[in-house]
Amino acid sequence: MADIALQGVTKKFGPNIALRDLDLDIKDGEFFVLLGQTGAGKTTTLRVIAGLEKPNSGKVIIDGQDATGWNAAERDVALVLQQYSLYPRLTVRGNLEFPLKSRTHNLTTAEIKDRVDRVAETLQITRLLDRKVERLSGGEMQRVSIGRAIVRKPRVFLMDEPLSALDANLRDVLRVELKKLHSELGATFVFVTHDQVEAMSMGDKIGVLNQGRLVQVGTPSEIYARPINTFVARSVGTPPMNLLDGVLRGGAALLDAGGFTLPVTRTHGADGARMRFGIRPEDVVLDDNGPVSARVFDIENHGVIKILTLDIDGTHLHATVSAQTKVRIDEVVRFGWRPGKVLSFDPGNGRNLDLG
Ligand SMILES: Nc1ncnc2c1ncn2[C@@H]1O[C@H](COP(=O)(O)OP(=O)(O)OP(=O)(O)O)[C@@H](O)[C@H]1O
Repeated sequence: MADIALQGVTKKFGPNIALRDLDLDIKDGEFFVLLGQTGAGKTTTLRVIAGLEKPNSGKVIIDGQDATGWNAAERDVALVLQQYSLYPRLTVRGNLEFPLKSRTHNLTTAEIKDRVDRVAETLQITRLLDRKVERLSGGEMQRVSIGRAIVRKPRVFLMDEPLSALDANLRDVLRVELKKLHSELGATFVFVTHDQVEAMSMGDKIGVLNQGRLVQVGTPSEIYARPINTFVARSVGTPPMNLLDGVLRGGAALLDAGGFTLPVTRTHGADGARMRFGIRPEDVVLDDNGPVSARVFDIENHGVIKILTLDIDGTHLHATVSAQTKVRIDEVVRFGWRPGKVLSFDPGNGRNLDLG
């Protein structure tokens, strides 16, 4: 078990700056998710923590000790990758035993068998123990990879998109199991993903990375309700938050699109200030007496909900409504929004003005 901190870490690959002055604090036992698009620097961050990449500047602190100069083995971390790094010709048992056979562990044959049996039980792969790995399905292989990481009881688990090669159903199952495993082991997990649903559903904390910079760290509900800027606001939530440009006028939002005026409760800014108003699709409310009229451009059925795309003079926004809502394409509807849920952003730098 371990706390991990990165202090001012910069990592360059030639002219490419993968990480820029990154500060990160991960608490002992936390399930920490790094969320970012491709090229954001997620894998590099994991590799720096693992000791597989040396930062150009900055420090890696593990359990309060400066670990920047330690090699990977000294850091005692386990890495689980998207591509299973297993020995295909060995059995599952052979793969699970492998990391325990090094001299550093100094375990007897009976102790090794006991550890492997326990891990297999935890991951429900006991029936697979004598099978060759090359005969397993993708989901089974990923369980074995996770087992291989757990079996040697590392201080930290680093997971690089471990579920992204699996089909959707299996991903859902393993997501729940990984969370359960985390609470059983009580170990520190650092989990990398570009999938915001995975991040929101699994993380105790989420760190949002963009172009090698850590933009915001918070609990899933903080990231969702109090995003620091429009980038973070649109990184979580499906469909993403609507952003509508307008002017703050007499404590209300005067939208550029259609010239409609809607109420807002919390805003920072002088009368007449230009703003980008943010509203989540579930906070757009269809209402025959609502202040805005729009044309229904598209309807997506998602079982219990429908996602509408509404068109106001060429500006599109999404609204999430119940499946019972009766609407037709091209119909003109009226809507309002929940005023307390409207965020206001600086239209220049995207900063959330409600956070002060
Ligand atoms: N070994 C390397 N040599 C050169 N450039 C690299 C190397 N590793 C990473 N980079 C660059 O550093 C940046 C961050 O890469 P990284 O793999 O950390 O991103 P990522 O967020 O994990 O992306 P993905 O989701 O696509 O895996 C990218 O611009 C990438 O091209």
